[in-house]
Amino acid sequence: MIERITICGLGLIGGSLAMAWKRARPELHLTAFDRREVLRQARELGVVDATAEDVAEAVAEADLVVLAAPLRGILYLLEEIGPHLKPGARVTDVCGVKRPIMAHAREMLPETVTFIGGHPMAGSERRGLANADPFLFENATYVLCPPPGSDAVRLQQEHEDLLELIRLLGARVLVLDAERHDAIAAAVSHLPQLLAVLLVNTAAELSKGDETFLQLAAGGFRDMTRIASSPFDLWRDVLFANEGPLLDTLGHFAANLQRLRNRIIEEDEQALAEAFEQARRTRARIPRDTKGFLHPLADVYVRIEDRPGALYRITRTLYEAGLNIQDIELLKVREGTGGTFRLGFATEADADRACEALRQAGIEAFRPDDHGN
Ligand SMILES: NC(=O)C1=CN([C@@H]2O[C@H](COP(=O)(O)OP(=O)(O)OC[C@H]3O[C@@H](n4cnc5c(N)ncnc54)[C@H](O)[C@@H]3O)[C@@H](O)[C@H]2O)C=CC1
Ligand SMILES: O=C(O)C(=O)Cc1ccc(O)cc1
Repeated sequence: MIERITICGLGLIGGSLAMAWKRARPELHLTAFDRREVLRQARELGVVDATAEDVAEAVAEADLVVLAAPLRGILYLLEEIGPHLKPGARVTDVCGVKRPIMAHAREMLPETVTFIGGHPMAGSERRGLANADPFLFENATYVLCPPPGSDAVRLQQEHEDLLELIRLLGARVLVLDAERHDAIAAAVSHLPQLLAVLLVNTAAELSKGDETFLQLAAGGFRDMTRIASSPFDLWRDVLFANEGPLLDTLGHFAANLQRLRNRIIEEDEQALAEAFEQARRTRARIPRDTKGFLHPLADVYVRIEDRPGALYRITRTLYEAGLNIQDIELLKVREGTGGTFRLGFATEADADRACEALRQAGIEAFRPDDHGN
């Protein structure tokens, strides 16, 4: 059973884990190891029960050690902690690339402990404990990589308490081996990060300092480039450590870009339309409104005018109908033209009742099926 957790690296991810676990299970005993300045901040914020300036002391009593530093910090910590861990302790990490970490853990840790790689597929372009958020992992996929010789079934049987801790974050566990994780991460995380940087830099180069370019950069550009503000030193480690899969993915992307360019030159409308349609369908399959183990919410879309109290009208109507909104998302808003909200409910029946109640209150509401999408 996991009662004592030590988090090494109490930044955005480590701090968010600490906050989420404290909220969900206050009796867990959390210890942090980081730079002195960060530990001082941790004590001020009251996010952990104890802080340790010495790594050996930090991990000595832990049932679970979470390594939440940047990649090279994690590699270093793996070299340091081995001799100080309790027999039977579990060690995990949160890094965006898994093969180098799994290999180093196998080499550095004693056989008396178990290393299970981890990667929460959620984060932010900001860093540090000051930006930590207990709800960061809500609805996120959390990848676990089984130790050598194990697999998804054994992981669930032998480490159910660790899986339970991850579910406490509101995340859903996905067990993958490190190779597969790194190949997928190259496509859905590392390539988008590079493209965000490239999109911003391409616009900046073409603008030659003309601010009009940025004034025209509206919703789509903003949506696609938020992560261009991410800290380079975190990404540097991950990008170079995942060089092989990343180069394959970049090669594939470059060929696609060339093909797209040719379609424009050839004015091949049919092929372009097919590319858009394929993208629309694929994107609709990205899981979002799920909690715990793949439990989809039932959606209601609501269009409402941009006026003071508009959101209050929606929430009051649902409150009066005794309906609980599980998730709420503003899909688009333009000044003066109103916006569309997506509301998530636990069951189809609740969503139908919500739709009915909102319509009766004179609010435009519909289920996704009403519009054939
Ligand atoms: N930022 C993001 O959105 C996500 C990051 N990750 C992974 O999480 C890890 C940490 O990233 P963030 O929390 O964003 O960074 P961060 O910069 O917010 O936090 C890292 C913390 O680790 C500490 N640290 C550095 N070296 C250390 C060492 N040797 N011993 C103890 N503490 C040390 C730093 O002082 C800092 O407090 C990285 O491995 C990253 O790949 C995973 C998912 C999302
Ligand atoms: O900011 C976001 O939306 C992210 O997706 C952040 C992120 C950054 C690094 C990861 O390894 C995983 C997620």
